[in-house]
Amino acid sequence: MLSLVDVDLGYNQQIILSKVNLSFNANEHVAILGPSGVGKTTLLHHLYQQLSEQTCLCSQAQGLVDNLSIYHNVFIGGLARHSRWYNLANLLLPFKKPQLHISDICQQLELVVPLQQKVSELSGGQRQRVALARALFQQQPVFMGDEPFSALDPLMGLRLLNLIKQAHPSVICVLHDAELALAHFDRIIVISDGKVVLDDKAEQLTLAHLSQHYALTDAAKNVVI
Ligand SMILES: Nc1ncnc2c1ncn2[C@@H]1O[C@H](COP(=O)(O)OP(=O)(O)OP(=O)(O)O)[C@@H](O)[C@H]1O
Repeated sequence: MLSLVDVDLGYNQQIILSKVNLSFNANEHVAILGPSGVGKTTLLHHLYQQLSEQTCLCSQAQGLVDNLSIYHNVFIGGLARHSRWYNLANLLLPFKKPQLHISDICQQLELVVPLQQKVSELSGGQRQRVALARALFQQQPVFMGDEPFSALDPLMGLRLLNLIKQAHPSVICVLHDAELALAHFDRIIVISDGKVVLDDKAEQLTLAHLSQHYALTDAAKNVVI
């Protein structure tokens, strides 16, 4: 699907990740782990730029429009599928078909709030689910998420991860939850000290392996003990 060969990633003259060599295959669920500020988002955004035509991105910033409704924020994910006139008309008077589709997605995401409600009135976890709904509405084969479940309770996060995996053959997620990554992803990439320090099948890894490369959270450490 995509190969990076000796790629330096960063901003202006500053290199954040040097000489990245990674290949991403279709139909793979990949988790990217590592300490805060190490360059996980930088890598994910680079991957998105390379694969944007087949990818929906659920970024940390989410990019929701506070003054618009849940419905319209989700519909934004499908703008490219329709003409400008269809989109404009739908903005003024939402059509039945996308309404039913978006309502169905929101129900799957356990977002039981009227679709007309403004996003500015939602909790952090509800906002995160609107961002996930917009990603699902894009109907792309590749899902990329930057901590897409961080505002949800762990059980709901797991349910929604399974939903995302069912809807997208390829999933690449930046995560802080090492246990979630080990148990529910095929492959784990760890970034530390400005480079990729681990890239292996999840089934061959444990929390102890990961903790050799970066400090895990207290909860994860307890499991190691
Ligand atoms: N737009 C930008 N311009 C310049 N530097 C940036 C920009 N975005 C991020 N950085 C810097 O790049 C480095 C890596 O940031 P990045 O967001 O990729 O890390 P991260 O591993 O995703 O962090 P976190 O886990 O805290 O989200 C940080 O030092 C950050 O300050």
